[in-house]
Amino acid sequence: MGKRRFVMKCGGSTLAALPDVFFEDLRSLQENGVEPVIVHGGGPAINETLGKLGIESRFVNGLRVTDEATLDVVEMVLAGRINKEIVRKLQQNGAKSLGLSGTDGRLIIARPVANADEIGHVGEVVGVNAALVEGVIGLGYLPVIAPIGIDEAGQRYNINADTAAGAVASSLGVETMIVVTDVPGIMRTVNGEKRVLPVVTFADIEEMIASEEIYGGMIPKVRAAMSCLHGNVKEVRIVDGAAERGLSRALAEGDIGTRIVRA
Ligand SMILES: Nc1ncnc2c1ncn2[C@@H]1O[C@H](COP(=O)(O)OP(=O)(O)O)[C@@H](O)[C@H]1O
Ligand SMILES: CC(=O)N[C@@H](CCC(=O)OP(=O)(O)O)C(=O)O
Repeated sequence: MGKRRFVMKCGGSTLAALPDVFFEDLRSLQENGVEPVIVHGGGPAINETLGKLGIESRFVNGLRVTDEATLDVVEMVLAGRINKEIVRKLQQNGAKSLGLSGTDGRLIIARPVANADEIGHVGEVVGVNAALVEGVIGLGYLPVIAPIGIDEAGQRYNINADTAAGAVASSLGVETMIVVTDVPGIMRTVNGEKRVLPVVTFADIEEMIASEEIYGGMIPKVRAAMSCLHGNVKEVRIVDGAAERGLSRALAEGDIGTRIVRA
């Protein structure tokens, strides 16, 4: 699939602050024949609801430790509140959109992560029902996908949203994935000054993870980026949700955010 279709991952870190102009930008792209697909997170909103219920949030290497009670909250917040909020905002700004959880129509097929003994019902993606996503696009709707996975036995899994977005991008065969978050890109301190790197290679990423210059929530993003760049995806770009017309500028290969390339 060419440049006209792209996958966008919207991080929970930035969702609440996304201005109307961000959704208008999506509307105008849709009107101009571009086909965005959104996969969203919602980590901070999950933490908030767990907190209200007196359940502590724990993470191992950026992944939430997910027992059955936590999984109920994750599904409720992601597939309920956050997914519907995004769909509403898109519709308010004139874009046609349809919300889906990864369990709907077996959209995201998952299996337990290797360290499931330690972190519980956390999944990795083994398959994506691309035909379902294409069908929704074909009806003229912008798909908005919550990162919950399901296996053959009907077990649900909590999936990191960056991981889910990378898998959706790979299986749709799009050229571009845009990761929208709360920082202007991958940053590095050079001579005591924090700078956004316009482009990083896989080697840069491994070096920055080893030196802990890339940490926390940035790790699943760069890992998902590298994994889908091994396939058909040609470009992954990390941009700030608050940047003026950030999406259009990223799609026009403008000078914004950080571009991740193989070498
Ligand atoms: N090198 C880096 N450059 C920029 N941000 C980084 C870097 N390393 C780690 N981070 C962290 O990653 C965060 C983004 O990830 P996360 O909080 O999980 O956001 P999201 O909800 O958008 O997925 C940034 O706010 C920042 O704290
Ligand atoms: C397994 C795992 O960690 N899942 C994430 C899913 C949401 C997410 O990834 O949200 P952000 O994109 O806002 O970080 C979680 O439970 O927080």
